[in-house]
Amino acid sequence: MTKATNITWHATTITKSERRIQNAHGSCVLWFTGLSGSGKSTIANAVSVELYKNGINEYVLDGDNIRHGLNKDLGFSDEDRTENIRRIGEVAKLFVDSGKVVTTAFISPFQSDRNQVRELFDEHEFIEVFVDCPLEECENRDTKQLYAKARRGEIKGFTGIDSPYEAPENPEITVRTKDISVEEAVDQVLQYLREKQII
Ligand SMILES: Nc1ncnc2c1ncn2[C@@H]1O[C@H](COP(=O)(O)OS(=O)(=O)O)[C@@H](OP(=O)(O)O)[C@H]1O
Ligand SMILES: Nc1ncnc2c1ncn2[C@@H]1O[C@H](COP(=O)(O)OP(=O)(O)O)[C@@H](O)[C@H]1O
Repeated sequence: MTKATNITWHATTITKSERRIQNAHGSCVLWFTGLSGSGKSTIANAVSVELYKNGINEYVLDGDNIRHGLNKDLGFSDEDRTENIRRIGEVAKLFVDSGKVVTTAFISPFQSDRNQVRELFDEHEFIEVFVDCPLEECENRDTKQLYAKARRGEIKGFTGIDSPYEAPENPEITVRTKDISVEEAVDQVLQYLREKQII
């Protein structure tokens, strides 16, 4: 729903295609989704480092960071998570328009929200990366001690405990972080980008 009236879309003079030609590579969003502790941030950042080292224009949008600024008015109710993902999707679209390969690291637990984001993009621009890791393993890692808090009832509505996570139905990439190393996961993602001739 657009609240404002009397607004007109202005196409920019320099286009996305021109930015891609100048960069000599494509632009897309690698949308990492998975449970807390599955490895989204670790892999998204490691992918970005490799891209950066290879002269690719990249940027990381990370859940915790965005919630400190742009989305600090949002909590973890289903509605707030949906709005969180909607806004990030719009931000990611701007980055893709600017010619970058953007990695995002949000739990994004609902398939319908991820589908809505996909709809914002042209074909092949939205790459859903399922960071697949069993809850038990995420809970063992518990890097931020949030699962322990959730189990003690100190956090309500924690994803995987008392709030749902809907695994992607048809992701472009699945990385199984219980079985492979960070380096192997990064290689898997970069291989996909090369195959699709984005980089
Ligand atoms: N209730 C609840 N459920 C899940 N996660 C919680 C919660 N409260 C705080 N956190 C911390 O917030 C991070 C998830 O934020 P996201 O913006 O990625 O979540 S969502 O996509 O809107 O569901 C998540 O970060 P990651 O561990 O990096 O996934 C947690 O550190
Ligand atoms: N194969 C792997 N891929 C990614 N992270 C892994 C892997 N094996 C172990 N880990 C560890 O799991 C934790 C994942 O944390 P993080 O990347 O913050 O997850 P998320 O962003 O999904 O919450 C890190 O401490 C990381 O070192």
